[in-house]
Amino acid sequence: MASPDTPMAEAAAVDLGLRWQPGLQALGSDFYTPLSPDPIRDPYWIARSAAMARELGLRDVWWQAPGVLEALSGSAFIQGSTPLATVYSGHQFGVWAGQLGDGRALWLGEVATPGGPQELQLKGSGLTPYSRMGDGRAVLRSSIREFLCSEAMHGLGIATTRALCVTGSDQPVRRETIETAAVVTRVAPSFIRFGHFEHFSHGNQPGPLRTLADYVIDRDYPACRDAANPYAALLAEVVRRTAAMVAQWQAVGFMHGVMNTDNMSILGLTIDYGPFQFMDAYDPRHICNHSDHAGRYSYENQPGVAHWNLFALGQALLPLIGEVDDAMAALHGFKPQFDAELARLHAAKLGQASATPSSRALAGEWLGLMARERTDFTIAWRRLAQHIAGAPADTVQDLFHDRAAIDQLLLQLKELTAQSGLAPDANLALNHSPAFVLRNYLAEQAIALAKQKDFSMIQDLLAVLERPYDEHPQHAAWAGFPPDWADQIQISCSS
Ligand SMILES: Nc1ncnc2c1ncn2[C@@H]1O[C@H](COP(=O)(O)OP(=O)(O)OP(=O)(O)O)[C@@H](O)[C@H]1O
Ligand SMILES: [Mg+2]
Repeated sequence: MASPDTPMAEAAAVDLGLRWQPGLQALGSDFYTPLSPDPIRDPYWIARSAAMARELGLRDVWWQAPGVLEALSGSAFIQGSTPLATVYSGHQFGVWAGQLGDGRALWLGEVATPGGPQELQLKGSGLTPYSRMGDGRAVLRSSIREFLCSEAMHGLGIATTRALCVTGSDQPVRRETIETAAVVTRVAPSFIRFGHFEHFSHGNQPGPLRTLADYVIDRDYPACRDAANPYAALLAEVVRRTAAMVAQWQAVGFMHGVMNTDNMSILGLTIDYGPFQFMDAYDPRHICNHSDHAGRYSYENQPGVAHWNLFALGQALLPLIGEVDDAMAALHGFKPQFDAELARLHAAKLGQASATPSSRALAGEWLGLMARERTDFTIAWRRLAQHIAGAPADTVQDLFHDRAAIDQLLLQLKELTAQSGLAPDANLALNHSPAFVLRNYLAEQAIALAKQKDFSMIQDLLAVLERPYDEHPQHAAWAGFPPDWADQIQISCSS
């Protein structure tokens, strides 16, 4: 482990051109351990997001500036950065796991950007006091998946941590086989997780628990300060954001795969891209994480698990909230908020500005038919949106064997429009059912090329996934059906 006093010459410090400002260091030493990254050897660029860089106020030439590659691979001291690893705990697969923490991530600091404060983190930058049995590293394949999916989710309009870049090295890393190391630079307004609160609550440390909650309220949820019970108001807001986030996941067929409480963001951001998957053939019981034998994190279980995780957060906040009834009132908001948000998204996919009993019924029957026939989730929704935009019905009908059922559904769609008295909003439909998602097989192809040092497909995929609701004719194949081998891909927790 690199120690706090690792000799990284200040003289060699790289100025990244970012405006660093005080951040969570203010929480004090109960919350983190300052330390320097342990660099990966002879780093090279794997992937870069120009869009993310621009949001940080960095110009396109920035990537070529001296020291940027080294700084983001952990080998150069960054002027203004105060690297540290935070401590958290959590429930993993429903069981209390005790102390965890940033075992391979390092918080670099907080920067001021035109859009507000953003924190930067390296993932895969070496051992920390919280590494337990791990090696502090991340491998190339999982880092590429995290990079692409972070930006893909952002392109879909789903709240997420972002990724600025991935750097790599030929340095070997042992997993099931020998792989190579990579570092992802992540960006988010905050990396605080439910597990940070659980850590101090389960550890019976009411002082730090309150310090943390006050920090989050004042920084990220200032309106809660005015509530009669600010801590209950915080819980209610996190419930609302989490419900909205998971509704968006369901609406595009995204499965997170490892929804442990340490992988739940206090800002309702999608965080920790491990064994995630976008649904290919629709099966509500689909399990994307090969290590999840009981299917705890299957597609259909995601809303229930999010609610369960919010209960864990509520329990952690209880010493501050005081009354169990106040916590329960906040938690009871989850189901109606999730249902309303998912109904709104389904209605939008049907070209309707708001949900009605008819749009709910139609979405339910459509999903039921897709589940019976294992229809491709993304393609079916996209073709339906294109039909709403005027494409002939046969592109939708051709997806189904049960012709009577699909004809009946298309008739209901017409009736829905007639009832609302308004023409369906084709753009609304097309902007809620993406043409492109990061299917597992696409990530696998990009990874296979990257292993041969060809990183071009990563950048090409990035360009498409940043605008997933547009047609990209030159990459039309990526919007097509996955190849037969796609359902043999096994993604586990190993990363
Ligand atoms: N290779 C590793 N070395 C050290 N610690 C690890 C390693 N892999 C995972 N961990 C730690 O194990 C715990 C659970 O890991 P999990 O897979 O949820 O997170 P992660 O993918 O490492 O990171 P994050 O949640 O920050 O995206 C975390 O405390 C994490 O830091
Ligand atoms: Mg994690």
